Amino acid sequence: MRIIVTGTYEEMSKKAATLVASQVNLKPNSILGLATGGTPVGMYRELVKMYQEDEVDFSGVKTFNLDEYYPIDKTNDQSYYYYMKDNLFNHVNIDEENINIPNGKAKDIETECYEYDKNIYNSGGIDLQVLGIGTNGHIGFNEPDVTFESGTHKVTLDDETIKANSRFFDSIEEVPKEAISMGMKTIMQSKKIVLLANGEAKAKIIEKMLFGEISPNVPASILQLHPHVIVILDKEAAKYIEDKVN
Ligand SMILES: N[C@@H]1[C@@H](O)[C@H](O)[C@@H](COP(=O)(O)O)O[C@@H]1O
Repeated sequence: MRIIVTGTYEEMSKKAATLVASQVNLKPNSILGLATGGTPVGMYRELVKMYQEDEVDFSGVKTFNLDEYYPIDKTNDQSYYYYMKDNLFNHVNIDEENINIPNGKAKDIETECYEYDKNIYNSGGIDLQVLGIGTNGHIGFNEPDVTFESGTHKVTLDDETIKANSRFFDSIEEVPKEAISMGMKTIMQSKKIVLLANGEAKAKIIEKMLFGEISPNVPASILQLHPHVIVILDKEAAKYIEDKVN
């Protein structure tokens, strides 16, 4: 695992964007796994800038997002579909047909999840998966007490997650209680993973994830076993580990 500690959120975002752009430049038909949340907003901003400056071309890229609330309509401005359009897809030359996000309105969830994983597999697998991390150690929406063997599935959100994500909604009551998320198995099958975290609120969980026991209670800790993970942090998120990585 490579751990990169940067000085600021902007620096973290630039490093992450450069990594994604390099992946696409080296393999124009890359399969990217994408994340939402507050953390990667700066990375998407940088990628849009790079696209505008002709430094990266998304025309051959295929994307699979980690998760989507359930139930939610894609037109809802809190959906991850809306977020991705707003932060990245509306501003770069990605083909709409190559965008994949779990359907927050799927009637047959089991089929939706099965087809999602099958689609990833049939595309050749995810070349580079971008991840954020919840303060409870979740990745995607795989909450603590996770089953490491799971593929894409419906999850019930933890109270902590609902509370954390309520900052994006008008009230906590509006936060959906469920979601469709890539499973831990789906994520671990990605060829490369880049995990981003910034801010002091993530410092404790970053220490646990990197140096704690590998446990279903800290879903992200399984990444210690993945052969190709890059963790990019800002100074605050690296607060408890700086002496261990320098
Ligand atoms: N499902 C998402 C995750 O993919 C994200 O990484 C995490 C952290 O969010 P943030 O970056 O806003 O702290 O929580 C969300 O609920």
